[in-house]
Amino acid sequence: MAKIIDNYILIEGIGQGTFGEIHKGRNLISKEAVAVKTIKLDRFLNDSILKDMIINEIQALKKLEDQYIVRMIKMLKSANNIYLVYEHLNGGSLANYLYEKGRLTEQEGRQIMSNVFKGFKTLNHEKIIHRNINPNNLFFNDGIVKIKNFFCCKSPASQKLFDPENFIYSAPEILLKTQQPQYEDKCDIFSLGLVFYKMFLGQLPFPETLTQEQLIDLYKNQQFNPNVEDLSENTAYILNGMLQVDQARRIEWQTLFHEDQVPTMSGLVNSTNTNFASNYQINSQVQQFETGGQNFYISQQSLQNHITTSPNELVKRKTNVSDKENIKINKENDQAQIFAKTTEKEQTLSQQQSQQQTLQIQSSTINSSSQNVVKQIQTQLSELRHKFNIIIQGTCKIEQLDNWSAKIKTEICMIFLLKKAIKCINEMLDICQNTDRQWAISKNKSEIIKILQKDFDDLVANYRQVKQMNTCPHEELNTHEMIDEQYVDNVLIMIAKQIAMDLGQIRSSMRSNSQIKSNSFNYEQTSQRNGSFIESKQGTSNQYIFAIFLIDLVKGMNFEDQKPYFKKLEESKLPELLDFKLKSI
Ligand SMILES: Nc1ncnc2c1ncn2[C@@H]1O[C@H](COP(=O)(O)OP(=O)(O)OP(=O)(O)O)[C@@H](O)[C@H]1O
Repeated sequence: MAKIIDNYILIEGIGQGTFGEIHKGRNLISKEAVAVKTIKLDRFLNDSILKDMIINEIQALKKLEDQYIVRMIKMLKSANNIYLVYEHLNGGSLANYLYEKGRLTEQEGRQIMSNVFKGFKTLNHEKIIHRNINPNNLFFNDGIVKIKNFFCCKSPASQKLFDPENFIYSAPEILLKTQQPQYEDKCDIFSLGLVFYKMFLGQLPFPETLTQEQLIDLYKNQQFNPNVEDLSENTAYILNGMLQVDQARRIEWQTLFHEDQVPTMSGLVNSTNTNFASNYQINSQVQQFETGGQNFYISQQSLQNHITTSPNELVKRKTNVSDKENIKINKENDQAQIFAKTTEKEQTLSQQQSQQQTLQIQSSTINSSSQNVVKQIQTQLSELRHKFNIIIQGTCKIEQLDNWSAKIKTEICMIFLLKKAIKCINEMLDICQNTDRQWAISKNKSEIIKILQKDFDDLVANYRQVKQMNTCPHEELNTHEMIDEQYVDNVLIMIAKQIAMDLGQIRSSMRSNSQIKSNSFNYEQTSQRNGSFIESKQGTSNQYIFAIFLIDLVKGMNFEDQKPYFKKLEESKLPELLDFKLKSI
């Protein structure tokens, strides 16, 4: 006969957990399907670790109301048992799914990955560290993946540490007991990295039969070097970042929460999400066009000789680009190179290329063949594309500024960055659409124009969307067309200064100097109406990074090794770097 506890009827046994049996059940009133874990009361009362773990899970799940996390409904007690009642998850575990399917396609894997990150965003927000992530604790339910089993978690309510049930998926710092307080929430990143590695590649990066000691040796002796070559550049970058043994070098949660916007050498690569930055995937045609042929360094002089700009046919611009502006664009392009590379290895490579390229300029200027002109135009487009990607990356970074309380700053910044991005696309379209240029001989031209046109439309649509949310009524922001670029740059620099002021980095006397008044638009007053400048002193590294990013974007400063938005920099070094950047304004 089916057992009834409180409002629940236990229908059938569905599993055996470490602490007790699990039954599928139903709420007799609401008919909701539930999973009920039964634990012997004796055991609960006499096993203090078990008791702590159960309390741990109850406390955590009370805080974690999220569609991507299993819901605990109730804890009940009878004369002999404790019953933990959860929502019933109907799709089985990821472990079972991987067992049945083996390796997943990258597309399906990325869907699961971004789903899991959404759940971890809530965990992160509540400062809860799971500490026991493995494929058995990720469960499907109605097409989404939920995180379950919080018995071993660490939360502000409980600092006790429990050994995870499956050491194979434990982060090195848990096994080696070298957890550093500032990085402790990163252990889940490593475990998830292993889960996703198995999902994408069909097996773990080491034999699952390793003993705990062997695994510790592997991590300790720095022999752990997972092979992610089979994967796309973007997925490989993420997995590699997650599987860093050194916690300081491991990818950040904030990057994972924007995993579809992670930049790579070829630009922002799309994932399964359809949000903002994913519109800017580098289409294979563009990639081909960016990398096609040898890159040539474009000197201002050679560009002046070969490239003139015509009015844009498809996109109306306020002014035609004069020769003088052309030189300015070239200068920007040169500057834009500083954003284009990500790693030291790539930097060295680029230095070597640049030396080679300088030699090549000479022959190109002498021959001045039509082929070289095409290559130069390709390079110019490629650099503009890089700059465009950097700007888009900046718009994504704004979302990471959790403590940035002055709403208007976010909005103005977003709008101005979008304006700059639109300008980049306009310049690229201008280049492609100029039939006078020998660029016209390229067979890819019309395809590239189509892609750029779509980028442009997407950008304008995004611009309009941001505008709709905008609380700043100023006229100049109402058109997606570029207002005076100098003005846009001034405002971006002023925002960087405001952030620096918020961070206590510069004295408030600068405030009056940094006001920009133009046609009655007073950013300072509007900002004060919309939020306080005083920010929390904790978690300010994103603000530092963003301010540095804005200054670099406008000033194009070339300090390859000091770009915290690409390279992890110690938090303590950020104030000094921002100070340095501010002095150069
Ligand atoms: N909420 C749920 N919905 C559906 N099935 C569940 C649910 N919870 C547990 N199960 C089933 O019971 C099995 C064992 O449960 P669970 O994963 O919680 O045990 P465990 O991994 O040993 O964890 P514990 O540390 O709690 O013992 C699962 O594999 C699954 O089949």
